[in-house]
Amino acid sequence: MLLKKGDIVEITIEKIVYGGEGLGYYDNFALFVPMSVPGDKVKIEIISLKKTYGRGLIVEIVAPGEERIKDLSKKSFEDFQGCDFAMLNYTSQLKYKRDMVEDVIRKIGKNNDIEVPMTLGSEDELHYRNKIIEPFGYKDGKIITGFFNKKSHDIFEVDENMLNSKLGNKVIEELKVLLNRENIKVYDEKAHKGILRHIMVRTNSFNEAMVVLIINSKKIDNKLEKLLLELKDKVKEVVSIYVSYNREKTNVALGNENILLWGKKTIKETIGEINFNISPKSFFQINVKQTKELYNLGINLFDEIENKVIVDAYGGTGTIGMILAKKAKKVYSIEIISSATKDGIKTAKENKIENISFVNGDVNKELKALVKEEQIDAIIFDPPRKGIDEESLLNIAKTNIKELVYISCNPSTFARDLEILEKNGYKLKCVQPVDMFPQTSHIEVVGKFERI
Ligand SMILES: C[S@@+](CC[C@H](N)C(=O)[O-])C[C@H]1O[C@@H](n2cnc3c(N)ncnc32)[C@H](O)[C@@H]1O
Repeated sequence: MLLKKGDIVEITIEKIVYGGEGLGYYDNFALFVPMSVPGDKVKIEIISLKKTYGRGLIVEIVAPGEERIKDLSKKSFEDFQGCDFAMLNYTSQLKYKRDMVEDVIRKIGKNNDIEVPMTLGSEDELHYRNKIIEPFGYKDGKIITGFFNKKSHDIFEVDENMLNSKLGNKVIEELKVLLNRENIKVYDEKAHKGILRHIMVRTNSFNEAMVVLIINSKKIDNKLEKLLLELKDKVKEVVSIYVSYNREKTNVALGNENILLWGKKTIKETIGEINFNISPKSFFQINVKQTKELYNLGINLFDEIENKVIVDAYGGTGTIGMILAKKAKKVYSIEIISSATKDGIKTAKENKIENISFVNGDVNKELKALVKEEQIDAIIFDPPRKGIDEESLLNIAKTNIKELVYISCNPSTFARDLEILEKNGYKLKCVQPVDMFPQTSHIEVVGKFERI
């Protein structure tokens, strides 16, 4: 058997592997197939080949696996609007997410005993995103926004994005009408010319929207500014309008300079009776209803909170820290992005929370200093995808801190850090996968470590 790129072969999918792709074999040769589910009999087109495995895209579903959703007309990543788990029914999404967490805990974390319970499902399976960033492009001469097509890097548009909040979708629709009317030029990556780069919309539970137009310029001209102001008259829910200047050759969407053109500087969100301020650059969890569940889970893992001094490491706008501060003796929230720290300080003041201190800086440096200076009882970590620096973990291991709660959006770095902690005096006591991102293969996991 010698497969070539472009060949079409029929295989049966055996399982879903970490990362969310299906795996099947053709003459004992492993083939990974995005958007496939176990039991699927599919015809696939080979798109890449390595020595020991290849990858193929579905061209025909010959017979669907039991866990596939009913609509068989959808086959590709693009058909599913870039949602790489949307071909699975929701119960099965939760099951495979649990299995993936267990897999990395065993293989990377080298922990064979901890029981991994079923993933905690999200109340909203669709339209849960409160933040949207979409690139601009052209289709048939018309300005569109959407996603990058996996194969061509062209942008494709969807009618109603299934993950975005309904208000977010509405704002983008209206904005496109205005931009097309004025015929504003879309940014061309290759030539580094044109104006419109990305649109970002943040929405909240009060049905308000913050609009951030990201442009390839150092200045906004009158025509574009007037157009953005017209948007707020068209969509009454818009309460804040920013322009973000990004002249860099980069795929980071937001620029460094974010200028408020109209309305409120921040939009608010309420969690645990605390009103949080969110500005364009601040990290804020995107599925708010499920965030409340996630935070409750994490916070309830502490033996007790009263009288404890707790560090909220990778604190963002201080969400977890402030909820903890309602009960704890004292909380320190460490965060690297200064606007997020500023949002946190503002929120604490407005909510009259006085027993929280914000530290703007790198966890790797600030945590080391803090544990030397203060008697810290417990830490809650919520790092970005790359996890926690090994040096930080080793520094913690030198202290007598008894409890660590670790919230992670990347189970494989969680598992890597788990091994380091377990080799250095901590034991994983429990773990819970949480679905923050239905229809995608992303998984959040919360674990509690205790010193042994
Ligand atoms: C997953 S978010 C969690 C934020 C917050 N706990 C929440 O739930 O909203 C990770 C945060 O860590 C921050 N961050 C990333 N690297 C950091 C570092 N080395 N030191 C401090 N903060 C960092 C990011 O800016 C981001 O706000």
